[in-house]
Amino acid sequence: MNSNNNTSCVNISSMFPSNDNIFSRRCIWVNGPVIIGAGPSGLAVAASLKRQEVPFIILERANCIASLWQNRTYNRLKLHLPKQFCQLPNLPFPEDFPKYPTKYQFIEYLESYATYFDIQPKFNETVQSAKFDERWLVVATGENAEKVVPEFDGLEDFGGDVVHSSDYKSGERYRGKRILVVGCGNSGMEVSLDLCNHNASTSMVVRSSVHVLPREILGKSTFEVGVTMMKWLPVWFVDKTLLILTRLLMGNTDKYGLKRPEVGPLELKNTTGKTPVLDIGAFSKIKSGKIKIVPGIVKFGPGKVELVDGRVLEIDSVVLATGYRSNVPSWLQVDNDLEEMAIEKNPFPKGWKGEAGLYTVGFTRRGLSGASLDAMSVAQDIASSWKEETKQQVKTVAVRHRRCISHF
Ligand SMILES: Cc1cc2nc3c(=O)[nH]c(=O)nc-3n(C[C@H](O)[C@H](O)[C@H](O)COP(=O)(O)OP(=O)(O)OC[C@H]3O[C@@H](n4cnc5c(N)ncnc54)[C@H](O)[C@@H]3O)c2cc1C
Ligand SMILES: NC(=O)C1=CN([C@@H]2O[C@H](COP(=O)(O)OP(=O)(O)OC[C@H]3O[C@@H](n4cnc5c(N)ncnc54)[C@H](OP(=O)(O)O)[C@@H]3O)[C@@H](O)[C@H]2O)C=CC1
Ligand SMILES: O=C(O)C(=O)Cc1c[nH]c2ccccc12
Repeated sequence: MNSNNNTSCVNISSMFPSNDNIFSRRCIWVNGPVIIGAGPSGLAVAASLKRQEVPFIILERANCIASLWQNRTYNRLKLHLPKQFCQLPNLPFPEDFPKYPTKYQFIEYLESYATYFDIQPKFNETVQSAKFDERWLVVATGENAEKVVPEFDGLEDFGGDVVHSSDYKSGERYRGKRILVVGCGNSGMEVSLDLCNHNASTSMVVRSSVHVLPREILGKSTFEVGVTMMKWLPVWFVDKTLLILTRLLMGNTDKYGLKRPEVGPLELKNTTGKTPVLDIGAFSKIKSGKIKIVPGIVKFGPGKVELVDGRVLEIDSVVLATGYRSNVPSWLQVDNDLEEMAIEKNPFPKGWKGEAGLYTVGFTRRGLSGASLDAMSVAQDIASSWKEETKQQVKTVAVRHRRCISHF
């Protein structure tokens, strides 16, 4: 970014379908902060800025808000955490929504959020590079901006269908087929469950370890139990308690090939960002053998996969539930020392503020509730410096005006 009083400049590429060359680069001047990304994080910070009467612009690469939720999730997806932990600032979910809203209800909520706060992002604008100085750049492009697609030996000879979980919609087209799901995070577990419900023969790769917890403990969400305990107790103690309760409810999950990490579930989430699996039914399918757990992959061959235990499985299709990554390093031009700052490195709760007007929302590994907290802090911080600058400018104009008058 470049600057001039309260304006900022970003280089963006836009899609103009009528142009010969559909991609064009241009520099736009913006009055006030630039927000990049119109997912929940971008919308939350925009709404909070609106309430403080700070003008802004949102640039979004897709043609709609919340594109992760609208375009890159499977049909059966529901929020994992109760709705009060997933709402954005200043507009609660409708009362008649269930405790765990469906993705369609979540999208409906986000659409009404944007309408209510009159947020109008500029769509089809992909930020390709951004430099910044003393102005405000709010990075809200998400921890899940790009799919992670690992390289596997022989995959080019496999011959069957290979999709990432972000392109998986439903198990309907896999009925009666043999599917390998690679990865056992929340996506791998839920895709496996969905495949199983569509009578596909499903094997799921667990190459290392995973924490599987019940979604609820005695009618209370496990997440809520965890965060409530964390207010008073150290994380190791909370983790121990959750694991004891999990053991009582689920038994020994190791027995079924789901080895637990050494570090407890919340500590692991805090330190590495790895989210524990909140089970919504996959575990009982694993217990009954309907979802088969298999170890890491050595290589693929035509219609088959070889595993590290020497087994070879014949399979028709592969779903890569291998996770996501941020795309910030590819477009944000920062000096080396700035790289050490906000983005993904600063610990909670300070992670949202960098140097020189750079802010991040939704990178503190705390899901939607963390993004909402970031958004409120960022908007507050920007609003106070915006008001300060606006006051300065009014003063400057007044002084110039007086000089003019004294000239006569
Ligand atoms: C399947 C799935 C389910 C989840 N469920 C939950 C849940 O139940 N509860 C919870 O708390 N969290 C959940 N999460 C975590 C998730 O990260 C948040 O729900 C939420 O979507 C994060 O919002 P965000 O705005 O930070 O990122 P995103 O929703 O990813 O939005 C970022 C936006 O930025 C845009 N963008 C990216 N790069 C650029 C660029 N260079 N230029 C312009 N625009 C760009 C993207 O198109 C996107 O619209 C889930 C994640 C996944 C993948
Ligand atoms: N209903 C909900 O709310 C849902 C929420 N989510 C959220 O979305 C985010 C992303 O989840 P998800 O998509 O599951 O991604 P994750 O990053 O959580 O999981 C990726 C999985 O892929 C495995 N993996 C990666 N590379 C390989 C490889 N080469 N060979 C074998 N396995 C591999 C990982 O194993 P390893 O651990 O060994 O690296 C891990 O099990 C999370 O925050 C999750 O909670 C997702 C789905 C549903
Ligand atoms: O589902 C997700 O991706 C989330 O990030 C939600 C979430 C944030 N912190 C957690 C701790 C335990 C389980 C889920 C989450």
